[in-house]
Amino acid sequence: MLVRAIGKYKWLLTAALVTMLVEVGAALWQPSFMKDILSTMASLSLSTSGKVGKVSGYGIALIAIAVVGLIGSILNTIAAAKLAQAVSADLRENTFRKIQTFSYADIERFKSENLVVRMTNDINQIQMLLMMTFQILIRVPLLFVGSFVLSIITMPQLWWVIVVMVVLIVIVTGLSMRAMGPHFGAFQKLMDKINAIAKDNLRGARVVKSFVQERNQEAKFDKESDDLLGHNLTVGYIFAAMIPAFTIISQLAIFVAILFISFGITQSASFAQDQLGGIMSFIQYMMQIMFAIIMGGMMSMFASRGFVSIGRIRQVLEATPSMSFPDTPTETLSGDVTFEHVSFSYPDDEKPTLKDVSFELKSGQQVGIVGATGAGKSTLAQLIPRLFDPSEGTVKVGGKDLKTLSRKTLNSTVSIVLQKAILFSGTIAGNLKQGNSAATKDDMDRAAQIAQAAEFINRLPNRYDAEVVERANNFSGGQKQRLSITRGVIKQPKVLILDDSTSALDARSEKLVQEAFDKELKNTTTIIIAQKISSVVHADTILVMDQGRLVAQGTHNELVETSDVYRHIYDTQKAQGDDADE
Ligand SMILES: Nc1ncnc2c1ncn2[C@@H]1O[C@H](COP(=O)(O)OP(=O)(O)OP(=O)(O)O)[C@@H](O)[C@H]1O
Repeated sequence: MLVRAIGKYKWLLTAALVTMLVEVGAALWQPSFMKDILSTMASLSLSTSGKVGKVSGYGIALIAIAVVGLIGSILNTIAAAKLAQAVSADLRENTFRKIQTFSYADIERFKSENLVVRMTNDINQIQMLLMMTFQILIRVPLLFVGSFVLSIITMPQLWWVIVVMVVLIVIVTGLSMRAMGPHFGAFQKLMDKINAIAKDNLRGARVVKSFVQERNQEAKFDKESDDLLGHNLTVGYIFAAMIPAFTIISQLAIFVAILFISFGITQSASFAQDQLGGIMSFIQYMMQIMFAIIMGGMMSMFASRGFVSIGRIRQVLEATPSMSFPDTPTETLSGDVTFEHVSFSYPDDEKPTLKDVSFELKSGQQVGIVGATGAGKSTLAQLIPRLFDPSEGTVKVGGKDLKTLSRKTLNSTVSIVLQKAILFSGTIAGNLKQGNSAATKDDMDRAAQIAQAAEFINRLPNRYDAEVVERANNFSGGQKQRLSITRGVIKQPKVLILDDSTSALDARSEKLVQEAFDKELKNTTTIIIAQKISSVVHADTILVMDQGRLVAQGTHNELVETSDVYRHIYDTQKAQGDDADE
């Protein structure tokens, strides 16, 4: 996945690698000039003016290499950042495009919040990993091997000092990483929790304020925040011990090297001239080796989080959508709806939510669905626009199995207005056009009239161009419901499902909506899921659901006579003073 994504940006990749080589080359070359400078200074055969000339030459070369290294480093940072941003933008778009192919069931399986985290946080982690890879991770082994080889070439007799230092640094780095590892893992989890609390608290601000929950929310937040602080402090303590440990190891290595060379110097003057410069570059190489090991250890720790994110994005990109629509020509269907022995279980739910449900609805009928909370009414309704496929049995619209219909045919035939009115930020017109992209002003007027939304839309200064803010917070619950009913009827579907979507409307508006349906949607099969019997009392037929089963079907009068479940609901609502008979 990543290799293919990076391969698309060959030029940036080449630029990042070449600039990194320049940077590493400069870092490895610099110490040898230091050696030449010091050797020249210690030279017994050169005059003072000769020494000054030579040392200046080496000095200029040293600065030139440092500048080349610096330019390499700047260009490498730019190339690595551009490459990481371009690749992560592609991944984000591909993930989003893939999610668009998911069925509602697939989104339920992944959980929508989880998909949002994958598209934001995980893609950011991958972007950071790519940055680190092209800036540091590839550089580390090159720098390590280069410095190791050059240090041994510079001072072959001190090879063992390097080996002992490497072993000690690897041990200290390994132990520190082991101690820090679980804390890094805990960081991520706590950050997720803190984000969730902050999000819940802000999203549910009205609940928090009205139930005076600020103290509880603060206590929850403080607890997680204190835990995070604890982990932060522990990592800080480990760092605090690690840095002096590295300093001690490096100082010891330098001390041993200098001690060894000092013995040589006392024995011969020519040895001193040879080795004085060497010891300087040797020490520089040692420092680079130490830097490479520490960076390698630290980066691999951060990189592990990036690898987890790659796995999570791959899961999405490689998921096979559980539902596909055949590419059949668009058909015009009637509004007949048939369920044949339909059973349905939600993913990960062992118990079926719908059990062997069969019924037949004729085009143009007004249908009510009633039943206790959790009886399976919404689930049944969601099978008609194929938000889910049944586990067993067949659902038909216009006499055709839904699985044989193209997405376009199904979309133009069936429309569902969900229990929760969900509107998107933008304008009213933008939201209505989701129901029918070709809708004209007249279509909007007609639909708004049916849904009893015209009255408040006409009062808005910009009418259909009025702004809808995030989560449509600038509209009341009833207005949101009317707008989503408008969106549902605008395409004049053959089957219209209203899932408890008039619950926030006052009794008069609800009645007006129903009268408009009777008049304007004569050929549309209207399926109304209702908590109140009064909402469906005039329906041509009413389906009574109980614990996932269809236990009765008939008109209100028939059901009052024949169905215990229906009569029970009716009597309860009558006792509560509901106007079911009106
Ligand atoms: N997305 C889901 N994942 C898992 N289980 C679900 C899901 N949606 C609903 N259920 C379960 O299926 C059962 C039926 O729910 P459904 O929403 O269809 O009932 P309902 O009759 O419409 O209830 P209500 O009148 O309260 O809206 C419930 O037990 C519910 O917990």
